[in-house]
Amino acid sequence: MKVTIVGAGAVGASCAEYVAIKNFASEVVLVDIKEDYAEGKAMDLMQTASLMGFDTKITGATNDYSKTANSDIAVITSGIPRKPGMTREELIGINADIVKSVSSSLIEHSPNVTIIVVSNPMDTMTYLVHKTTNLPKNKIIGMGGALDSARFKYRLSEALECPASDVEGMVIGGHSDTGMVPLSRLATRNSVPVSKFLSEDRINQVAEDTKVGGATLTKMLGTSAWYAPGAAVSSLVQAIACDQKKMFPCSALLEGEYGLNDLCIGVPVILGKNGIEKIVEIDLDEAEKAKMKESSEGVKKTNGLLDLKK
Ligand SMILES: NC(=O)C1=CN([C@@H]2O[C@H](COP(=O)(O)OP(=O)(O)OC[C@H]3O[C@@H](n4cnc5c(N)ncnc54)[C@H](O)[C@@H]3O)[C@@H](O)[C@H]2O)C=CC1
Ligand SMILES: O=C([O-])CC(=O)C(=O)O
Repeated sequence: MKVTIVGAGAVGASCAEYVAIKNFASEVVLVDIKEDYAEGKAMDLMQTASLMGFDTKITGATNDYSKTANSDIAVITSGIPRKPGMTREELIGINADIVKSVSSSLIEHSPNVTIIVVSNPMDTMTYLVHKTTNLPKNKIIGMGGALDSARFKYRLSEALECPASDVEGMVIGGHSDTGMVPLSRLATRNSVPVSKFLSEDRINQVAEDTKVGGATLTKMLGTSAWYAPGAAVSSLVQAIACDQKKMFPCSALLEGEYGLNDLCIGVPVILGKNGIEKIVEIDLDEAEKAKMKESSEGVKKTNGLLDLKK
């Protein structure tokens, strides 16, 4: 199993580290545009192999896609992150050109690759890859909801004063400060609805903290987060590489599901060796449907800024 990660910055390197530590891939190739940067990150990570006990071979390449040939899975993290006070949408001008050229180079050398898009604004970047490549729709996946759901579970565990492993919950919708739809109604502690333990106000506070999870960390760190993003991507890579058939909220191209069309937005999907093997349609209540509709309008507005010539 060969995994390429484009962008050896904070998220790309964190993802490479978690993929290696989980020890399911034979090979990880890191690619960056900065001379020797990916090679350096790869060497540093390889020097942890005997300490962490993994056998994955990690190599680096400076913009040389021949080294990525025949990758099974490729992760795109190349591009700029936001600074405090910015929205993810403001990154579109620079990141769209990068994502377009990177996806085309990847496919040139790995025509059967499955691509996971991370660069922001992620739903729009995922849509861009659908519109500008000929990959089948199941092989283009946007990562946002897996991270947002992990943050939701963290916030719920704080409120419930319990370990995050006791909590189940999911965030769908756009991966943006206003577009996320945390499904509080369906969140549980060991199958018991969280409303049994928390007031409506506290649950709403958890949802609001979740939505601005990325912005909160960007303010604290001066750039956006990388540990949880890297871990979230590694879980998607593992689900595909190991054909796990696990369910994650991912940004998927919708063609009528959830009453939405012609956009990529976070919905529950089953991930296995074929990438997105199924989009799962859950019954939303009227308030959730309205939030999903509003979120889709925000994503479509950002998509409208793209130049979609192939
Ligand atoms: N979807 C999500 O949930 C998340 C998305 N992100 C996004 O991921 C992206 C990366 O974030 P970080 O790793 O923190 O940024 P970073 O600045 O640490 O790393 C980005 C890397 O991309 C490289 N790069 C730029 N253009 C390139 C090209 N044409 N080819 C190859 N490499 C290129 C840069 O040299 C840099 O090393 C940002 O757009 C950020 O907003 C970050 C966290 C979560
Ligand atoms: O907040 C950002 O810009 C990066 C990101 O998408 C996240 O951490 O959720």
